[in-house]
Amino acid sequence: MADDGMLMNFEIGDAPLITKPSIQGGRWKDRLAAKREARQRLPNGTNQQSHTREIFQEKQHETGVEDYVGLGSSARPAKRQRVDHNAGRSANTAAVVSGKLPSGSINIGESRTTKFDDDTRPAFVSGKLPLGSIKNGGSKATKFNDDARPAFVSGKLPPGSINTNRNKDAPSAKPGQVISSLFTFNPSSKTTFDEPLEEVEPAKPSNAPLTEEMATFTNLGLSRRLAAHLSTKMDMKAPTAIQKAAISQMVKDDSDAFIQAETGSGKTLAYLLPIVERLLSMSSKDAQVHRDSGLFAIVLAPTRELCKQIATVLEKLLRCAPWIVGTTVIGGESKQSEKARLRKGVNILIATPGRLADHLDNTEVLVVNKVRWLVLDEGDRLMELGFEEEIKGIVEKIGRRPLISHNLKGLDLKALPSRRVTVLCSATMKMNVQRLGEISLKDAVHIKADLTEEDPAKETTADDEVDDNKFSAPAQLKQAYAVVPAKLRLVTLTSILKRAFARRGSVMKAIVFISCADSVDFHFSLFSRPLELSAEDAEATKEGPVIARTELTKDTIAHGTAFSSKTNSVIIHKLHGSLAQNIRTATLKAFTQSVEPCVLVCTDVASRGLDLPNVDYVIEYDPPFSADDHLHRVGRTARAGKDGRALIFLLPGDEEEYVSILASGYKDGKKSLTPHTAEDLLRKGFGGTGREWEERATEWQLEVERWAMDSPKYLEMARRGYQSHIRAYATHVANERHIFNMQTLHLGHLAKAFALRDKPGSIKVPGLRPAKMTKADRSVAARKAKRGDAEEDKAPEGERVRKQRKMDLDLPSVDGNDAARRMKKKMKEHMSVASEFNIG
Ligand SMILES: Nc1ncnc2c1ncn2[C@@H]1O[C@H](COP(=O)(O)OP(=O)(O)OP(=O)(O)O)[C@@H](O)[C@H]1O
Repeated sequence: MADDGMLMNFEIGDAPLITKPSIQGGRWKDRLAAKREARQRLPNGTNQQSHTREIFQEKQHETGVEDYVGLGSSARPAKRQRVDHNAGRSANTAAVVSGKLPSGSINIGESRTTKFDDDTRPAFVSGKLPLGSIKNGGSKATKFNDDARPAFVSGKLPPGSINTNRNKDAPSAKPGQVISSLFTFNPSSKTTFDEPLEEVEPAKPSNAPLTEEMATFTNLGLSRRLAAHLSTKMDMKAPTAIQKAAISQMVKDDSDAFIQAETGSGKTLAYLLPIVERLLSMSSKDAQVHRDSGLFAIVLAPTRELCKQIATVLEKLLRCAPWIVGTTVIGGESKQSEKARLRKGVNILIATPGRLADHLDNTEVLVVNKVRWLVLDEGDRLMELGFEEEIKGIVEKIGRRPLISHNLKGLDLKALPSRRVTVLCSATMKMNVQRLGEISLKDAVHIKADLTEEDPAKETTADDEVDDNKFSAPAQLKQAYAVVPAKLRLVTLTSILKRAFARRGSVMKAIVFISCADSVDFHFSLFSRPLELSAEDAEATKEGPVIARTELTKDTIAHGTAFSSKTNSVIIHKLHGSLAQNIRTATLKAFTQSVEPCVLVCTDVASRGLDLPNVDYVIEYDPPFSADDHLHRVGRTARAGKDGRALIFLLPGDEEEYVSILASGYKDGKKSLTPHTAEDLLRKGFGGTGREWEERATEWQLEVERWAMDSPKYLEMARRGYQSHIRAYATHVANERHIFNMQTLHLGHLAKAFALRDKPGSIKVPGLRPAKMTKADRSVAARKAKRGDAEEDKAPEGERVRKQRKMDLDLPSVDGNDAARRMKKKMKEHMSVASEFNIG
């Protein structure tokens, strides 16, 4: 997997954050014998083996991280190792119930074993205790309230099964069942949720095309041919605000330009249209531009996917002027065939930086002395992916060649810029974009969308300049956050998707962002697992969705069984950097072209620049690694004036602070963020009357836990997903690590969100590199996490690790192996200093 073996190869079991379980039930032989005995005690007709395993694993999962019998408080459990009575009690109960301990002994804490006689033996063994009390070690009787009372005490469950659910209305479990404690011991939210705001009038879209009264393409200086083509063939009647600003500037002025506009505002056409217009206007009665006229424009974009997307837009545009030729050099095919295409002649070239640099060095037929435009699209991403050196080299090499005009006889050269023009495009203006500007731009004009013209009532305020650095998410995007405890994450995500796709038409396309490739693989398999349906349901759904699966997409597209309904079948797709390029391309194409409701689960590989039509809903299941990433992720919806919704998952506690960070970045602050609780989302998705949703969610969770446990393949997938998730979690930018804090991440609860019943320390996955964090590494890491900001300024290991992770995710898409090697080498050089995470 992309991020395997690259980052923080510590064994989770050794990390200090993990509470050591205290199951010490004697020798393993005794435990085995006791387990066998327990199995024999089970009633006939139950899956005895799996039952015993369920109980055993349930206890392993719970012990040490919480008091599973319901004796502890419901506040967030402590993260330090606990050698306390509760832990011991948990172990005891587990051990006794599963028959691990010799009768009459109970293990308290890590070391003490307390003998008890028949009178003091726990009620669930002897059946002697009065309802509502449990004896602990023979001396103290602990009271619990109704909610916390274990079912085996209240008499609801048969012997041999455990219900850790605090909900007293929960159904009694059938023999052999274990009901997971999904709803107990969840930390509560720090935030007091305000009453939902009254329905405010929806904001006017900020990235939509303007009305024809406000602007037309011809008014901006485009030819009738181009304007008519846009209107009739591309269904674009009027420009967007950024197009209006960029086109009027670039068709008549030869200055360098920095085009900054929010996601989905049409930046691609904002720079392509003036270029094509000026090439078109070179034509005269006697001659027109043709492929041999020379290369006039180069567009650089950071990934192959983006280059292909730009090439597709260009190709559509050039249908009105087929004598102008565009092509791509992006790797993924032999350099020879790229050379052959360049030799045939091209006027507009779209390239990834590494591949272009390579051709500039080695391909004679690539002549750049007529190049008038160099466009750097997705500037921040180009910098993030470490292309600074390549871009410097490209700018320098092109700049060195004097401009010539031979072989352009009969063409109107005045239509071309008199100098080389560099255009930089970005949705954000962060430091790295400014740096790219310094490298590439001279006296550039800053082109922004002028929204005051669009809305004359809106006046420019003195703060507008300051606001440049704030997020500009599309105004019409409805954003929400959900505070969801770790244990409830998986059921809540499922619930949201169930609800979103409950009726055909409410949501057609959704994207779920997940932090790493292994976790994407796990969730894809889980959400598409075959379900055991009743005969009636099987009959109702036997048609199934129409999935356009090919050899390439057979493992990346499936039926999203987990959130399909009888009336609405949903297709699920997965995408991450570890998939081969042709598989990614085919999967993206299928998602883009799907007319059926569909979900894409993906890493950040799909977060930048991709124009995936009609995405209504973006879910950030794992929070982004930086606030910029957030902006790009949510920007996959609410494009070109369309509506869109976005929701981000946060854990209760420290992560809730992220809301302020997000809000402070938005121009309109918290106004744009609607809070949700897990309960409210679960109720809507699982439905039912009263608290029936709790039972349904619990049933669902238990079912997926069994699904994972019953198959070595899926169990390993779950474990890999879990481990990689934790590694990825540690790569948040340093100044956000007090929010995404490894020290407070509850690994036991998190395991539940991966359908695991293992105790965290025991999760080992073959193939993950075993390098350990030493004690010294751990204390350095802990100190660094505490220092936060200062660390970022001084020695930004976090930033490097994060970049490494991102590159790791995205490497295959960039430029093929050469660039991958180059970038890895570069990262290694950067990281030659002792790393807190043993990256190597
Ligand atoms: N004038 C227009 N009228 C209608 N639709 C348009 C217009 N211009 C662009 N679009 C559509 O808007 C969508 C977004 O365009 P584009 O991908 O260029 O946005 P972007 O600003 O580059 O976004 P990002 O920052 O996310 O890369 C595309 O689907 C495009 O077809």
